[in-house]
Amino acid sequence: MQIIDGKKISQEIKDEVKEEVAQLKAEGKDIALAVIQVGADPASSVYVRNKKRACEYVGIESVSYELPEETTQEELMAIVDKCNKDPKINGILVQLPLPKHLDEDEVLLAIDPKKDVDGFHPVSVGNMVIGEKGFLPCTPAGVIQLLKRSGVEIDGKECVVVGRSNIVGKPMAMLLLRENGTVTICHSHTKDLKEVCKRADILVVAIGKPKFIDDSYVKDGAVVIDVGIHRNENNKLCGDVDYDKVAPKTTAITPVPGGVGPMTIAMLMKNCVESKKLFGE
Ligand SMILES: Nc1nc2c(c(=O)[nH]1)N[C@@H](CN(C=O)c1ccc(C(=O)N[C@@H](CCC(=O)O)C(=O)O)cc1)CN2
Ligand SMILES: [Mg+2]
Repeated sequence: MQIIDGKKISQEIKDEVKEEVAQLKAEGKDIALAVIQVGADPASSVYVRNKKRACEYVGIESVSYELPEETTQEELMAIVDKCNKDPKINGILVQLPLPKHLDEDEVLLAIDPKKDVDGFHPVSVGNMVIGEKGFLPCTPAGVIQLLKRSGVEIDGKECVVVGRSNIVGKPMAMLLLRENGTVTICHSHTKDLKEVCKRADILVVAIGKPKFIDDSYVKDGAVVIDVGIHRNENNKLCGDVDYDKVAPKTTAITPVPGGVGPMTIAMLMKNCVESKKLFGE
């Protein structure tokens, strides 16, 4: 059984990005990412801090907007608009989730697709679906990198994605399809979830329920990717997969922490370079 090391692989990617950034810099091309956080959700603050640290590591400038919880829709839209118009800013990141009073969809739609380094804008989603160049959403793109760099073949494999969110489940399915996987998406209305999961050569779980998937959902020899992240009352992290029960049945599995999570930030860095290469002047 192989433990897929997301920390190590994300470090490799950040080092590759760092080299590319240095090359672009040598050509006089600097990259800047606007990082926008509204409110002070503790988990979001950790992710935002780690994103800024990653920027610093690879040589990308981060321009930080830390806005109070009471920020209005109009104020947030004005900042997005300002970043859209600023030629110095190459990428715009609005940390999710936003406070409940804000309209997330309206904000994401307002980001210039040329600066959409999270890959959440409908234009980016459309480009991903038709296989055009554009920004891929960081978490699912990170999963593909984890699989490829761990030597897991996707072509022709039975891939089951559990979860259908716009930021993970749906794009995950599409990216596995692009790699010629045979893809099934499961969700809360799926009948016989266990039986469908047991068909999977590659099982990707993103349902947001701690330790929901145990060994009874997993075929012998499957590869299991856990996108979930939960913190228990003792501040210990776990995923959507019951790792101790599932790991012995797999040929490869991602841990939580240290699996998919760190890849999200590495792929964001990669998208920032992409934004400069595709659209920067
Ligand atoms: N605008 C965005 N918002 C959110 C995204 C996103 O991609 N763009 N994804 C998630 C949160 N997220 C990044 O923002 C994220 C989640 C987890 C990790 C990570 O490195 N996890 C570590 C554990 C870190 C810890 O100690 O808490 C791991 O799994 O090893 C990075 C980024 C929702 N919002
Ligand atoms: Mg809302």
